[in-house]
Amino acid sequence: MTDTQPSDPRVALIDYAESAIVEDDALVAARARGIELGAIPVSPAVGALLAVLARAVDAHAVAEIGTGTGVSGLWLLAGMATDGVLTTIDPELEHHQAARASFAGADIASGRTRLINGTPRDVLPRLSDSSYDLVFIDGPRLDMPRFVTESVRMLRPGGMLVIHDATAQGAVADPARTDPMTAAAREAALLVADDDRLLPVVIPLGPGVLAAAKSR
Ligand SMILES: C[S@@+](CC[C@H](N)C(=O)[O-])C[C@H]1O[C@@H](n2cnc3c(N)ncnc32)[C@H](O)[C@@H]1O
Repeated sequence: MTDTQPSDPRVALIDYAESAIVEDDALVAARARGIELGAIPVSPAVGALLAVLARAVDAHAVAEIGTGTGVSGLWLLAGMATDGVLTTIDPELEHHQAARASFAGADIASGRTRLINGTPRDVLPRLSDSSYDLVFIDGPRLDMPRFVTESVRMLRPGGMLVIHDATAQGAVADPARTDPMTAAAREAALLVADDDRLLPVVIPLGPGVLAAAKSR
């Protein structure tokens, strides 16, 4: 018996996936703003995944629920077409002010971001059907099922749905967990699973990401 136990290879792999991503100064500053304001940003590896998925669908129009201080937004913009526009919704004015500073810090042209201050309940129904290449959900977990329904409506054929913390940090897999947050995540996952237009996968980065491609 040695003093140190061999580390779990899965944990080592996730640590590697996170440490392999180096964020630039603009992202480091945006992340610090998020931590200060309690709008916890996506992890670096989840951010990189967002950029990859945005690039994969050649995203020109992306909608985001839960701007925070702009960390996920910066990653999405990095993968989008250079003339692409990020529409991002958050009810907290202070978060939007911080996100504006984050986008300016990365020299993002002002025309590439549309920050909508409001609740998704009010805002989402006003966003057009089939007009977004990617929709990213990172708002309150209890509203996730409604966000999923609206997001699928907004996605163009071939578009990509991405849900952050879709598994309530894995709690959905535990039948003993019946708290409202887990129940909402489970309901959202079922909506995705039952929709024949969606091809989903759960990716174990950060707290868990669900990505689903909409059929063409
Ligand atoms: C986890 S943070 C988002 C972090 C951000 N995606 C990032 O990576 O920088 C969640 C955000 O959801 C926002 N929020 C709270 N209630 C909301 C609602 N009803 N609809 C949309 N966003 C909401 C919070 O103000 C907060 O900025």
